[in-house]
Amino acid sequence: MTARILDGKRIADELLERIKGRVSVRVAAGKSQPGLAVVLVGADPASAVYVKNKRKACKEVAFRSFDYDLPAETPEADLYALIDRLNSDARVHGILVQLPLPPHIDATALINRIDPRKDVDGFHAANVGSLVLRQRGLRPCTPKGVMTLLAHTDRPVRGQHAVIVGVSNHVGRPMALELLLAGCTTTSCHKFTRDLPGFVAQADILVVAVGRPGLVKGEWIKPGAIVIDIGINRLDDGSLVGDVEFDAAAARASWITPVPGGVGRMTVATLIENTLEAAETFFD
Ligand SMILES: Nc1nc(=O)c2c([nH]1)NC[C@@H]1CN(c3ccc(C(=O)N[C@@H](CCC(=O)O)C(=O)O)cc3)C=[N+]21
Repeated sequence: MTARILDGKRIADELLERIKGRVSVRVAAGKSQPGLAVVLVGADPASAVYVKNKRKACKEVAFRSFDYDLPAETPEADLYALIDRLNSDARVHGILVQLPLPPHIDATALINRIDPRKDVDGFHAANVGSLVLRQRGLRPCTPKGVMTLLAHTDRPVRGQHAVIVGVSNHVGRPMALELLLAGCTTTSCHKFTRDLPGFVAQADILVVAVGRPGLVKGEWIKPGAIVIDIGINRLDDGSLVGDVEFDAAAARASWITPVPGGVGRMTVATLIENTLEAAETFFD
C-alpha cells in the first residue's frame, strides 16, 4: 500500500475560503467584523513564524487583527492589563497569547485571565473542562484541526483504535479526548510507556505529537493505518520534519499528513474558525 496524502494545506485553504464567505455575509447583514488579537512576547524565531502565519490568515478572511509585539522583559502586570483591556474591547472576539512565554511570566495564570468566550486557543481551564464534559466551549485548535482532517479521509473514526503518542496539555491530552468523544478506543503513550512499537502497531489511527524526529519507525505502522504527524522539527540543514519516518510510514499507511503542509496549516485555519465561532456564539 502507498498512502494518500492528507493535504492540510488544501483542506485549510478550503476552510479559510468558507470562513471568508461567512464573514462577508455577516458583515453585509450589519454584524461585526470578527477581530483576533495576537500577543507575542519576546523574539522566539519559531513563534515569529507561527504568529506571522496567523496574522496572514486573518487578512485572508477579512478579519480585523490586533497585533501586539512586546519585548521579552514586559512586566507580568502589563500583560494582565493588556488582557483585561482586550477582554472588554467589543471589537475583539478572540485573544491568542503565543506560547512559550518568557520564564518570568506565569503562563497558566495569564491564559486563565482571558475571558473564556474569547479564548480561541481553547486553553482556559473552563474550556478544557467544557471539552471533557462535552459542554459548549472553544476547543483546542490542533486537536480540533486533526478531527477536521480525519473527516476528509474515506474512513470512519468511530470504533477505531486510536493511539496517541504524547500527552501535552495543549495537543496530546486534548487529542486523546477528541478521539474518545468521537467514538474511538484510545490509548495514550508517553515517556513511561513500555513497548511503544507494540502500541503503535495496534493503531488504526496514529497521532504523534512529541517533537522528536524519527521517533516512530515506518515498520511499526499497521498496514492501512491513518498517520497524523503533529511534530515539527527543524533539522540542522534547515529542513522541517515530523516525528514519523515519512517515507517508510507512507509505504504502509492508507493516509498520512506531510510536514510541513499538514497539521500546522490546519491549526492556523482552526484558530480562525474558532474566532468566527466565538463571535457568532457569544457576541452576536
Ligand atoms: N497560544 C498558542 N497557540 C498555538 O496554537 C500555538 C502556540 N501558542 N505556540 C506554538 C504552537 C505551534 N503552532 C503552529 C502554528 C502554525 C504552524 C504552521 O503554520 N506550520 C506550517 C509551516 C511551518 C514553518 O514553516 O515553520 C506547516 O506545518 O506547514 C505550525 C505550528 C501553534 N502553536
